[in-house]
Amino acid sequence: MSRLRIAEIFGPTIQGEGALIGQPTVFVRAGGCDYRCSWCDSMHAVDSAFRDTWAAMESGEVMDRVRALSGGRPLTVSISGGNPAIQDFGPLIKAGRAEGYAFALETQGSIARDWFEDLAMLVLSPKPPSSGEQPDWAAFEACIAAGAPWMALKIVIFNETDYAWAQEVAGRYPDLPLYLQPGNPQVDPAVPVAAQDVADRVLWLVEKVCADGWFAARVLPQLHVMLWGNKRGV
Ligand SMILES: C[S@@+](CC[C@H](N)C(=O)[O-])C[C@H]1O[C@@H](n2cnc3c(N)ncnc32)[C@H](O)[C@@H]1O
Ligand SMILES: Nc1nc2[nH]cc(C(=O)O)c2c(=O)[nH]1
Ligand code: SF4
Ligand SMILES: [Mg+2]
Repeated sequence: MSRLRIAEIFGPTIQGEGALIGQPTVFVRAGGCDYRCSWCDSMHAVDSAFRDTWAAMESGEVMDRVRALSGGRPLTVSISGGNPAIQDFGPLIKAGRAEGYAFALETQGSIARDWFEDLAMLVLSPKPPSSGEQPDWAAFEACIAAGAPWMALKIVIFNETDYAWAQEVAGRYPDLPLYLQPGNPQVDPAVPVAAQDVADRVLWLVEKVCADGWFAARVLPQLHVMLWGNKRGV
């Protein structure tokens, strides 16, 4: 069986973003991404310069680690990256589910996988103009069509252009629950983050959404950034 490139496995911590915010979870962060977002907060799982820090693991070894971290108590495992959809997480999800674990997965929606239907939640985070990337909408819609039982849109917003883009994109997918999070411009783990700066960015977004009567939107901070800044492994 082919092995998975894993950048890190950590937890339990809380899911800091989106629909599952606050929920205890173990993270499995895949190594490798087909995008290079200018502001990516997880470049250690994207840039091949970090490749020698990634581990090649069988699904069973990943589950061993998840089980150890969770004390054998089933919880929701969050698969992120990088883009986990460039690899085959189907066997891991199947094995974990057989033990009572559930899986949520974060992806930009550039690659659809049939095993998305085995997830508890698929988080689709299409990339706004400030990222420097351009979504492939046919691929994005194939991700939606893959049949995950629960999906949400999570859009990162850095500026007015991203905001207008998010309104347009969200309007195309009215059936998907919509989460907006302000972009974090300072992602260096060595530089402390002021919680007030995070709050100011959320407030900017809250005021815009309310002023515009954009009532489908749910605005959230990155709770883990408020609590721990850009520290890794939380
Ligand atoms: C690191 S990505 C990994 C998963 C997948 N590649 C993706 O982008 O959805 C996880 C989440 O973090 C968000 N993110 C990345 N960098 C960010 C930043 N600087 N500020 C706010 N959110 C960020 C992404 O948009 C995505 O929703
Ligand atoms: N606590 C916590 N919540 C998160 N939500 C999405 C994350 C990610 O990097 O994908 C993340 C993360 O790295 N930590
Ligand atoms: S798609 Fe996700 S992991 Fe890849 S570069 Fe963009 S934010 Fe980072
Ligand atoms: Mg993150």
